[in-house]
Amino acid sequence: MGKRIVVALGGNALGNSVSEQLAQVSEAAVSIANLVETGNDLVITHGNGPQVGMIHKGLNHSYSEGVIGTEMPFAECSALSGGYIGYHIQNALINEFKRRGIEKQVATVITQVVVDPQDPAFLNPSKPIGEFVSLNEAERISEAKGYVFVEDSGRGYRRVVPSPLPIDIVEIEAIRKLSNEGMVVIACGGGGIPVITEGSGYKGVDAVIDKDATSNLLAEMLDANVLMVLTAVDNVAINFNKPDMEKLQRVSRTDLEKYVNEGHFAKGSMLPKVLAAISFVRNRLGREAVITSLENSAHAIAEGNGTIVYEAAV
Ligand SMILES: Nc1ncnc2c1ncn2[C@@H]1O[C@H](COP(=O)(O)OP(=O)(O)O)[C@@H](O)[C@H]1O
Ligand SMILES: NC(=O)OP(=O)(O)O
Repeated sequence: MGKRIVVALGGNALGNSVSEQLAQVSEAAVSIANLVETGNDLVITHGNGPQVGMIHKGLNHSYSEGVIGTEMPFAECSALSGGYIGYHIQNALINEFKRRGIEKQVATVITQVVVDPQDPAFLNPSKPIGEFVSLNEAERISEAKGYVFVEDSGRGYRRVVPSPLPIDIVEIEAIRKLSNEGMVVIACGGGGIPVITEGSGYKGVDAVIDKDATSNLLAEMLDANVLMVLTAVDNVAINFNKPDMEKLQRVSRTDLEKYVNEGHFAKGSMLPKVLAAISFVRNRLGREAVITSLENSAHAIAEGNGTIVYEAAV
């Protein structure tokens, strides 16, 4: 029987330019179509780290050059990235479905996600966005603009911005209805547009939500069977990038928690995925969280390859 699967596509795994992203999403479309063809209901989320950084940098360059009259806040940049990436995924999926004769509709829901204005994350930027730069370049930009940079998993330095926890998904009923109608839904792009409650409504705030945390919330609110986090690696590893590195296959939630406490997962990259997986399966026998690459996604469901996190019976 088919499962409801929330699939989270990594922003870094989508590449750094329009052409790279088009190539990556058409590859993603093949993997996603395989999952749809075997009878699963899919709700797709995606990251926007590289893209939201690119949009923010480009628009604020235009602002500083006097081309546009207003500085572009991160909420608006997140909304733009959700439309840009949603369009590419939607286009690639519809093309792949047509090629295979699959009669499925695809819809992107631009999604607002509620955060707490008192979240300590607003005072402690931690979410890497944009391009990777050298230490010299990071120091130069930091001095000129006051941005904060951190080293990101051995790949270079990246700007970090506040990343509050997602609390609620404003458009959850729209997402649920479209999915229940049999559509493939793309939602909560870039972790969703961060909003805070104001009176009886919502207002955008300057932050970028972690899409792994929002994907967990979405999977929880939809009562999905599987949370599948797709990134650039086939497996989560312990002793990552060290001579004694070991790739994790099927791993219990409690063992994974032990590895978290031992510090095996990098903050801002693998740690949020692992924490999302742990939270999704905790105390829920039968649920699974999968962390693997795009290319391996269909094998993960069919043959159990990749890192699969489960709750062990006591
Ligand atoms: N323990 C680990 N096991 C596997 N990958 C890790 C680990 N720690 C850090 N990483 C790095 O994290 C990356 C995934 O995080 P990131 O690129 O931020 O994700 P996303 O695909 O969501 O943009 C991997 O490609 C790898 O380089
Ligand atoms: N918003 C977000 O988490 O993006 P990445 O997956 O690209 O880091």
